[in-house]
Amino acid sequence: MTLLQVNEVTHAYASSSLFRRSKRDTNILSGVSLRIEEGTCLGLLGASGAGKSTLGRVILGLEKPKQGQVLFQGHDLYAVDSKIRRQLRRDLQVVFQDCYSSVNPRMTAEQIIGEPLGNYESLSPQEQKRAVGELLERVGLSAKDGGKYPHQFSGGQLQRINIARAIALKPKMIVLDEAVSSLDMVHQTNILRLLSDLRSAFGLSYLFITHDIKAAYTIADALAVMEKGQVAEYCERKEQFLLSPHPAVRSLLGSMLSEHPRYRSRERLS
Ligand SMILES: Nc1ncnc2c1ncn2[C@@H]1O[C@H](COP(=O)(O)OP(=O)(O)OP(=O)(O)O)[C@@H](O)[C@H]1O
Repeated sequence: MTLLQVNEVTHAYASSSLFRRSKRDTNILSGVSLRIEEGTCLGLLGASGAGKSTLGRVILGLEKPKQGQVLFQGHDLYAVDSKIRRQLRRDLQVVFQDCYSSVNPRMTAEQIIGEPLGNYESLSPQEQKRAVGELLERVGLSAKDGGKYPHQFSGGQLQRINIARAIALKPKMIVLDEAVSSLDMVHQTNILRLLSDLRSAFGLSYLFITHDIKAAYTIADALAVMEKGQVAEYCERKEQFLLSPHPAVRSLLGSMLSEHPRYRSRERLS
């Protein structure tokens, strides 16, 4: 079943000048359409500035598009009333690249992970503490880590806390915006494995935004490439991607091969 459907979305940022917005505001997204099925992961690739994060924000309900629709669980995100919107928000979570700026440095891990629970659930302090402890364990940390502050964790551990916060409300979908890009290879591999485990355990769907084709290929079922605000190529099965003649795909594959000689053969990607 389709969980998310983006229909012909076009978006431009308002001009930052003091003068009124003019017709010359260039479109950052132009007629973008895509869909994510329940329990699947779409890897969204593209060069810097292609519009990936902007599309992510539109999908999260944070950036109202100039035109087009975002349907989440069949509801138009930008047309529903505030009550349904709040319900949809709990089912649609996000993890960003910068794990440090995503958290309040003055809050403990327990407070960070407990925040969405406090906003949406009426748990007693003991119940919330137990729920947070379970979430910490679920992402490979210890319940005892709940009292620590962000600076006491490594980048990989802190990203696990961000993931624990994202899954706290048992959402349907998580937008992962370059969520592993700032981590070293070992942490990257471990977090990708954790994300795959959580996906199976909770039936989650992911929009995995990245410029890293290897990471996208590892985790995604379907792959799309954005170029200049448009979806240049979409492959429902990631294996098709390797055979795509589209120049944007060939260029991504080419840059990966030149950077990582050990991935010279197609077989090693799988
Ligand atoms: N808040 C904003 N106001 C104005 N322009 C913006 C804003 N955010 C992004 N842009 C512009 O929109 C374009 C697309 O940016 P976006 O961050 O969506 O691309 P991206 O593909 O995610 O790039 P990257 O991989 O570098 O993060 C860029 O030209 C960027 O400068």
